[in-house]
Amino acid sequence: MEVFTPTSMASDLLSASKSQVMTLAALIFTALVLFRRLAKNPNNPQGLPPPPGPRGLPILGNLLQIPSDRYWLKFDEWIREYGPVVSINLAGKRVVLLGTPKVAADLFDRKSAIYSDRPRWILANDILAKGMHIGVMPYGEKHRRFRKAIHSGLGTKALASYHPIEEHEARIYLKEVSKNPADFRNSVKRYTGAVIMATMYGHTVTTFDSDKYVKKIFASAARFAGSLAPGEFLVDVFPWLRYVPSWVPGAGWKKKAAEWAEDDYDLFTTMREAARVNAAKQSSFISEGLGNAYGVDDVELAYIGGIISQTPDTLMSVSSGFMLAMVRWPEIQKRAQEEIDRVVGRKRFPVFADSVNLPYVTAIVKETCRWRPVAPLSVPHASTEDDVYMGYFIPKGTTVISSIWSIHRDPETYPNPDEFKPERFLDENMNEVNTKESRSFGHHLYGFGRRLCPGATMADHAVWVFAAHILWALNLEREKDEFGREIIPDVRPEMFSSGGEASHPLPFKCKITVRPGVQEFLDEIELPQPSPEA
Ligand code: HEM
Repeated sequence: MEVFTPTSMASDLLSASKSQVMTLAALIFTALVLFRRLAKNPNNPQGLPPPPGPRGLPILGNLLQIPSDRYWLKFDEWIREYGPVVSINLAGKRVVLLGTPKVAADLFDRKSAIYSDRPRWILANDILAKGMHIGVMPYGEKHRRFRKAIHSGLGTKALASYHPIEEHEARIYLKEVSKNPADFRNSVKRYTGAVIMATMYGHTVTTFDSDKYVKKIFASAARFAGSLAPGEFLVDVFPWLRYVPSWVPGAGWKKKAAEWAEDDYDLFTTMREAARVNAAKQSSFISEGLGNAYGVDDVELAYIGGIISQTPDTLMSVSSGFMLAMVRWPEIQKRAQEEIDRVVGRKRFPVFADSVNLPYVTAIVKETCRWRPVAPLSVPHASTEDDVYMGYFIPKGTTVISSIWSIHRDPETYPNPDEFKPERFLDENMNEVNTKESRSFGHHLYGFGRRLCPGATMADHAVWVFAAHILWALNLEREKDEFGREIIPDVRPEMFSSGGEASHPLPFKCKITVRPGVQEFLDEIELPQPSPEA
């Protein structure tokens, strides 16, 4: 028998209201689901689905399934499982991944009018770069103007004038490394930094450690890369935070960001002024663009230069990837040395003009870029209009990522993709063979469409010159362990760095020796001395 008490009455009341609330909630939920099904987006009248993808949690979506390191490997798993166009949900933000050369070219090249925007990076573009970072600024008039400026400065004539600089710096690399082989990684950094500083600003780098700009540039690049990391700064998740005054507890990041922005402004304008002074002796990309010559004012030019000056990190990553591959596959190194010895001979250094006669060396450079792409997820694009692709609906404002890691492993385009095989870029007559979607490089390391890297050709030449000099002058051999056995370098994807910077090999062992007859050439080379130039 039920005993009526005030407490049981209260509990009856409570359970009655609980069940009513539950019923009401169930009704609202069903109504919402029905509403979502019935309410038709006028741009998606057939109610087309988004691209397939992994199931996620409510609210967080797939966020917790993504590892913090080398997340391109997880994206690759999903692409293999769901197909070349995958959609994932990052805490409510829809992101589409593209996993083959064809689908990336379909959207970024063939539909470039609507897939050339960038996701909004408030900290990186609006605050740190004062709205002047060409790589992350929204697509529009300013972006087109900045790109045009870079294309005007990096024309065929300018690129050809950079070859002697690249060749000179590569020889300094050889000299440095022959004196101090253990420090070969820092010397690679010096090479890439020196090429960029000489071509962009007419500035000579003496050593990596003593140079007044290069270290600051690497630091600024690392800071910038960190500012792009998803969720690193809440202002990119909650844009209104930028209007919160910096004295409010928790808003200390604003002060830090303002300091970084000022440091970058000072660095970029100081380097621009250095280029003005250096022009008396050596003209450069920046000195040629002063006074609105490229259609951008001097402050804009300083930012364009500053952003380009941050690219040595990518060049360094490709160059050290090449060295690792040569240590791992000595037979490929040997074949390339035979080609170079036959074409260039042993009486002079190689020059860029030899590249047309050195198809195997060129194929090695391409394969290095394909095999371990230093930008495994490139830079995300964003769409500016609703679109339908392969029967899927992709709404305006979607972040679209070309997963270069997966694109470079598409077995139809690159059979046996895990093998390091330069021959894939050559036919039986040693003629260059590129791919259907990448007719100039054969790979997609430099991106796609209207956001394709405008420095791609210059970067490609700088890496080629580096590779040809190493093959001509040095033997990159495996170190031996205490039992005299060769140490075969571990080249699994886990042995490459992750994080904001370009992905490069983690420290590896390599025995560097000078090939016969080369030392006398190295003896002739004078290392640069500190000079009073700006
Ligand atoms: C090996 C070296 C390099 C690699 C791997 C690389 C790669 C890339 C990639 C993947 C993008 C984004 C493409 C996209 O969104 O689809 C990019 C953009 C860019 N790169 Fe490079 N790059 C390198 C060197 C350079 C050099 C030497 C310069 C300048 C001389 C340069 C200037 C730029 C600029 C200005 C952008 C932004 C383009 C835009 O958003 O419109 N890069 N690069």
